[in-house]
Amino acid sequence: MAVFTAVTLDDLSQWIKQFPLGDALALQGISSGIDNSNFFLTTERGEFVLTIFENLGFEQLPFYVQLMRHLAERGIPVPAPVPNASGELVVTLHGKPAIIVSRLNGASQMDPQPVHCAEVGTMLARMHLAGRDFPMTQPNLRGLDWITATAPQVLPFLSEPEAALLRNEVTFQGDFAATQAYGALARGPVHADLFRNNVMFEGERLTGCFDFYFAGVDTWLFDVAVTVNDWCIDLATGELDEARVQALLAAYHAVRRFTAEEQTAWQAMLRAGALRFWLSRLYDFHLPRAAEMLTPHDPTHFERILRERIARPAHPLPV
Ligand SMILES: Nc1ncnc2c1ncn2[C@@H]1O[C@H](COP(=O)(O)OP(=O)(O)OP(=O)(O)O)[C@@H](O)[C@H]1O
Ligand SMILES: N[C@@H](CCO)C(=O)O
Repeated sequence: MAVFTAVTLDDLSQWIKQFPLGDALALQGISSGIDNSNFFLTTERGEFVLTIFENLGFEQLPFYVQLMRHLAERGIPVPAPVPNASGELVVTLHGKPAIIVSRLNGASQMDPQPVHCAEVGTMLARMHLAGRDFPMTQPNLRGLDWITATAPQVLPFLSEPEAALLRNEVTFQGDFAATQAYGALARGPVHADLFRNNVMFEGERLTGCFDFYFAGVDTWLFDVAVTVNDWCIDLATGELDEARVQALLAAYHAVRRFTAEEQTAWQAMLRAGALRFWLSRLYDFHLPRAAEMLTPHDPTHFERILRERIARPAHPLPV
């Protein structure tokens, strides 16, 4: 159960008046999700999602929430935050920051086929292009600085082969980030966590994506790598499925062409994407936060993916 802050319809009867949504008619806690309390909210104006932030403070939210608004305004299918009468998107509920966003139709596709991966590739490229004129900046808070600072904290918990892999990969990524090819990569706001459980489908049609709370400014190619490392793999082995990889990359390329620098950086970036999630999962596993209530994700999944990407270079990007 992932509703950490209890809310009733009664609690909302006055609170909802600040929004142009009419009365709240129904409220239902959403059980998935490990970071925030989420509710499906029905009002006189339609279906929405109410999120209460359990770990992020008011000062950390504008980047994410304004980015969602920016993308929604440009036709990218992401939840649109609803402003209150004063134009505020983030408001207080039970002493915590809260937002109301539009509800996306559909359900997650946890067994994606090439046709779904193509939809994801198209949407990701459109999202990157739509983010070009987003005026706010915030670095990817799970980028190389975080990786370099966090790796030493988990090293004491690791076996020697794991520790060697982590040390070598952090060094490899540090060297790669210093190259000219890396410096020349196109950058902008990226989702940075576009996993299967953060995208909705109705049949073969993508209806939207959500969970922007790891978004930040980073290379577009990093976002592509993170997405491919989840959507286009055999979950048991971490191996890339060629048909799904090709479908996702070709669809992306049809909207925004990959550059020569991106061709050069592709293999290293797939490793960077795997390292980022291996490390965050190791951290959550070995150093859980006091407030953490749910089982952490399995770190060995991304260790396998990282070893696999090192051992077997992926098919090159489309030209
Ligand atoms: N705008 C939306 N429209 C429809 N469903 C949504 C929307 N936002 C969230 N959900 C539903 O709520 C669930 C939890 O949302 P989300 O993954 O953002 O929570 P979280 O606690 O931030 O998650 P995470 O485990 O990824 O950290 C999703 O799996 C999805 O089913
Ligand atoms: N997608 C992340 C969880 C945070 O959203 C993971 O699988 O480790």
